[in-house]
Amino acid sequence: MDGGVRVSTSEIPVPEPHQGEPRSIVLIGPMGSGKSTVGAALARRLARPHVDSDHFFVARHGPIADFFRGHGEQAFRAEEERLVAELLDAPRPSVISLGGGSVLSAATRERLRPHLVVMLDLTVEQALPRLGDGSSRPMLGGDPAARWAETYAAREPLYRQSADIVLDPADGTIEQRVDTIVAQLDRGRRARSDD
Ligand SMILES: Nc1ncnc2c1ncn2[C@@H]1O[C@H](COP(=O)(O)OP(=O)(O)O)[C@@H](O)[C@H]1O
Ligand SMILES: O=C(O)C1=C[C@@H](OP(=O)(O)O)[C@@H](O)[C@H](O)C1
Ligand SMILES: [Mg+2]
Repeated sequence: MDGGVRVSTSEIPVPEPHQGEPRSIVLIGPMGSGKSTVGAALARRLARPHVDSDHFFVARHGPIADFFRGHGEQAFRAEEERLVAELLDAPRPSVISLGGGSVLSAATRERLRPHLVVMLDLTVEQALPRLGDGSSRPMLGGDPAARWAETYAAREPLYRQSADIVLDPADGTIEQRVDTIVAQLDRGRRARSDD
């Protein structure tokens, strides 16, 4: 026994959003940009629940690489769209980390509208050391550098059109990324209210 008080996330009271405020903070961006790790740290900082669409997927279907092998990318995208809809439509304001390809779905992009959407940007040079051999990310199969650059080029316009806040590629720790997001949250809200 360490005598410390343990509070599960579900017991932390989550403030209701003010009227007209976006509900959840949603992180989008390319593979390796930190959506999962920065999302978890941001949620801790804001005392909000954190959900990650890929973790949700794995809990239901097992490893993503196995699912790609067995069913192909199209089936993955269909199931991803369905699970992401569950997360984005949930009433509780959370921090939600999406998989890098979620924005390929027009339905998902539409569902992002009521939320505050943050794009984490990244260069290929920054991404590569973070992705290891890419084996857990089937989109990187064969040549991770080439595949990452290819998917980034195809998706960049979708990330940018969906985002309220874009965090430029930057070196810096996970907590520094969280600092930058927190500092920009109000600016993001104001930008939306000017839409
Ligand atoms: N700002 C950062 N600085 C250093 N390493 C980072 C940073 N953000 C993420 N990472 C590391 O990069 C790897 C990929 O991060 P992850 O959160 O899984 O990215 P994504 O979910 O966008 O694919 C992880 O090992 C993570 O710890
Ligand atoms: O960009 C993609 O198409 C994918 C990104 C992955 O998530 P991360 O962006 O969190 O690595 C995961 O959803 C899957 O391997 C497909
Ligand atoms: Mg992730």
